Amino acid sequence: MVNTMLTLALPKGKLGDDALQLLAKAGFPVEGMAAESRQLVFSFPAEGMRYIICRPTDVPTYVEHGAADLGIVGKDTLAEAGADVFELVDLGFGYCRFVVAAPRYRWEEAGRSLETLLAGSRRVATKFPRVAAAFFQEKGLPVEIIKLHGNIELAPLVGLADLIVDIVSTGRTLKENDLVEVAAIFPSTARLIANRVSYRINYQRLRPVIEALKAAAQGGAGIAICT
Ligand SMILES: Nc1ncnc2c1ncn2[C@@H]1O[C@H](COP(=O)(O)OP(=O)(O)OP(=O)(O)O)[C@@H](O)[C@H]1O
Ligand SMILES: O=P(O)(O)OC[C@H]1O[C@H](OP(=O)(O)OP(=O)(O)O)[C@H](O)[C@@H]1O
Repeated sequence: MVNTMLTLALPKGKLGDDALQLLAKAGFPVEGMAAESRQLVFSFPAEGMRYIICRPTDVPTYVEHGAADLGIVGKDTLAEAGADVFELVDLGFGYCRFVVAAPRYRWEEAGRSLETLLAGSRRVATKFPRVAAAFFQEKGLPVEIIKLHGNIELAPLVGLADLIVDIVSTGRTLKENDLVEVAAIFPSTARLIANRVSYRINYQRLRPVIEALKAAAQGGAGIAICT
């Protein structure tokens, strides 16, 4: 029995199942943590582990402020949050990628040139304004960013925006809405992150947890945790 528990912030939603599978594979307790559970805190005192279930976009906040020592979050969300945390391990699952997309006919009309497309239309709808702004700034292309919270593909279909910046996985949502990718930004997978202060102060406690998750993510057998 350990006195202090390490707190790991877990995302509910699309990354939730893979995160739980990774924990189990790494030898950490996951009993009773069914995806449909409404319980938000799971404590396993014997193993010195506590999990908190967060909205994915809130994981960096819990970790940055020290309410969690560690967290699992998509690189997309992490990049957008700009949180002051350590990014420790690429966990490999949750692959998707950021793209710029436009209605197919607009893209064809613009001769498949982003510069031409943006010459007459500059409104970009996205759930990721920081990532979108950085991309267009780096290209030297001025745009007006419109922040949305979901179903981003709808915006250019009804005249709210000309382009979107969003994540794509299978490409099905773009296809079914007659949108096409016009530029790639960067890929995303789930990451293990740590609170900066906790990482330094609790390093001896965190290290085996980090190593076990890293080994499990890489397909290894994992390292037994000492409790
Ligand atoms: N279509 C997808 N395919 C694969 N991975 C995805 C897909 N969409 C999102 N992801 C990954 O899963 C993470 C969580 O997505 P999810 O849809 O569960 O939550 P969210 O709605 O983005 O978060 P929040 O509820 O906090 O706004 C994303 O940050 C991304 O890393
Ligand atoms: O390429 P695909 O496999 O079709 O996946 C891409 C879709 O997945 C995400 O949306 P999500 O389902 O999270 O809903 P949201 O747009 O409401 O956030 C993303 O925003 C795209 O809409």
